[in-house]
Amino acid sequence: MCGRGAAADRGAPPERGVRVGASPGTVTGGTVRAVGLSFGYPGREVLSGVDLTVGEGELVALVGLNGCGKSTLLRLCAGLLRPAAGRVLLDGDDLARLSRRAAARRVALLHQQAPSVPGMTVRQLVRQGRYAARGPLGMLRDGDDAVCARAMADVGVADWADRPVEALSGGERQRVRLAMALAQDTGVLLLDEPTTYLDLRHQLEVMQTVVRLREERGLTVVMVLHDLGHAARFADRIVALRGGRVAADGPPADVVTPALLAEVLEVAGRVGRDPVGGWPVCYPDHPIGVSPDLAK
Ligand SMILES: Nc1ncnc2c1ncn2[C@@H]1O[C@H](COP(=O)(O)OP(=O)(O)OP(=O)(O)O)[C@@H](O)[C@H]1O
Repeated sequence: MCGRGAAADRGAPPERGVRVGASPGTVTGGTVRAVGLSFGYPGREVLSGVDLTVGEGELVALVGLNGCGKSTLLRLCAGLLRPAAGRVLLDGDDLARLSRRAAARRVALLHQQAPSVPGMTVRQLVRQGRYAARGPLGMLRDGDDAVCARAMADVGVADWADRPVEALSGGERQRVRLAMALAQDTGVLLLDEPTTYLDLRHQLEVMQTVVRLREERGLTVVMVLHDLGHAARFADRIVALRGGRVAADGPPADVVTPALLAEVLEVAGRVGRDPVGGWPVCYPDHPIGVSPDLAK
């Protein structure tokens, strides 16, 4: 099921997880391993001894209640936060030993919110994704424009290239931010709620794009999703966080159960199977602790 990438079929062997020295657009996925990861903000412990392994070309969905630490875990895996204990390994290399730029050549993070300067166009914002690949004087290199154009085309925003980002709707901006992350051209993509703000059509388009990129380029993807339906349908594995720890980790068919709904997501509900695709489908009934009558 894990795509190993058409890049491998196009001639030159792709450089795993890192683009340095490789032509833009030839990168393929890498592995991510969190070992005994703990982290807290001042006065608040968030993650405690989290172990997570994501194999090359795997698509993992991260689920859990608001505030359980999903974004924090992605930020740790991108090297934007330093763990209090434990390590993150990218293809076996300790992230703590990599510079921010070196890490950004291997891992791209789609933030829940990305900054945009007033007046900045879509093309200019997407080009920001190339910052880690720039030359010594901060100049874009040959091929960078092509990578940006491909990233915009991948998520269907190429027609907006000259529009100011601030003039876009929330959903349109979300897709532009995804293009910016793709423009980083890394083997590992960390996507924090990539379908937020999107209508159903565009949610499905983004999910299918991610699956396609995984299949075609062998990208490794970890995505935070609140929509358990998307997680169950599209992910190879679902990892559920609860109380700062991994509460469940496995294929959707094993993980998506009434017990997961109750114990991790605090919802009473039932789980069936999609009659066509066979993936698990949730039927949430009511929040745990709230009378079913009040929840109607
Ligand atoms: N910069 C910060 N300073 C202090 N506390 C923070 C900071 N960022 C996050 N937190 C707290 O850390 C906890 C975990 O936050 P995080 O954003 O990782 O949760 P999450 O699982 O991604 O939540 P959501 O589903 O709401 O996006 C929350 O309680 C949050 O309030």
